[in-house]
Amino acid sequence: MTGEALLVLEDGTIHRGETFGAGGRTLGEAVFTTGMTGYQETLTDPSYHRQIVVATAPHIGNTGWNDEDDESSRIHVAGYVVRDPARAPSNWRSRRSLTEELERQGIVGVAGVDTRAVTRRLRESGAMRAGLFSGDGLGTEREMLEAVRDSPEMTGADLAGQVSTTAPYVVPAAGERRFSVAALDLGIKSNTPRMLAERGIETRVVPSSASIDELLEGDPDGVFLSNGPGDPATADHAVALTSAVLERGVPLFGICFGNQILGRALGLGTFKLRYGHRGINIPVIDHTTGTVAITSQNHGFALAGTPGEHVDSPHGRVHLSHGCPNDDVVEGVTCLSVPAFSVQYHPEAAAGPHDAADLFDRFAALMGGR
Ligand SMILES: NC(=O)CC[C@H](N)C(=O)O
Repeated sequence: MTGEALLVLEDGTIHRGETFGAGGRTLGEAVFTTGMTGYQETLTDPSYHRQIVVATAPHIGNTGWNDEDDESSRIHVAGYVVRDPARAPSNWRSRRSLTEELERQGIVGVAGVDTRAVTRRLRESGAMRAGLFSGDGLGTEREMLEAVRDSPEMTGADLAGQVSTTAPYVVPAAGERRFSVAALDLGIKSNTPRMLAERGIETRVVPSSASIDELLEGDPDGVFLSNGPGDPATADHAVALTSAVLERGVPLFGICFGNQILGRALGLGTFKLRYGHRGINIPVIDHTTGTVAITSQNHGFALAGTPGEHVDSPHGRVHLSHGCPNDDVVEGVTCLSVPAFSVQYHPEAAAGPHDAADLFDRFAALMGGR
């Protein structure tokens, strides 16, 4: 579809561009990501549910859309804002253009917007509610702004249940099976069970609503808490499951939303960052080893605390083991009395660097009793 399209921010800022992908209307939280590559993985990451993603990279769509890189069964972003879409995508794996795929899946986008100006606004004023509008009969600008201001905030949003699987499924280990893991699906990305499988780990992915008995059915060697959308302060059920797993001493590993859930089970608070961390080159210091990894990230909330510190929890001493040197946000926790750890970033990458892939080996070592 072609024609004029508007990006309307909650603070009243309006940017005019052209329709990109499907036309129509969509509402969500406007956030920016600085990843120069990996838009297919970003758009299909369930953690972006109800978010309108603004790409800071000015030229998007160069490698088209392929049949291999989806991180879930569909595009999850509420909308997509880009500066300059590729006119001639080119890649040996490409099956169609990004524009065609957005249209096929009914995802509303806007192109031709000064995404640097939008990013500066979001960086200064914080992530905010927004709407994309195109086509006929969408009303006046005042009505559009009202629709944006009437839409729900991300703070207080309980969204994991909306993207979780409804029935359990198993992703087998590649080669010989060394361990079995129950993964609580809060919005899991496909590359996580794949990374586990490569290490001889079979993953049973279970719905976010599972009871503790359903989660631990078959007596898994470990439990995994996935990434996912929404405000971690609402995830009470997942926090209760995590506490029960820690009490039983089953090895546990969490990523992103999973880090926030483990943190909450350890008594830590969560808070909303002004504009979040979204990109594929974000540094993280591991305070146990002193090493720095360049990581893939996508989070708008974080655990309260100071990286490097130790705190007491209902499950023993906890090391706030990882932090982001850009702003001193906690990026991981390590339990010292129970076999559990988690990180706020994405060792499964997709998109992003592979610096942190060894965390899956650390999980395997934990299950092996080392
Ligand atoms: N990728 C994720 O798991 C995001 C976690 C959470 N929804 C946040 O924005 O902080």
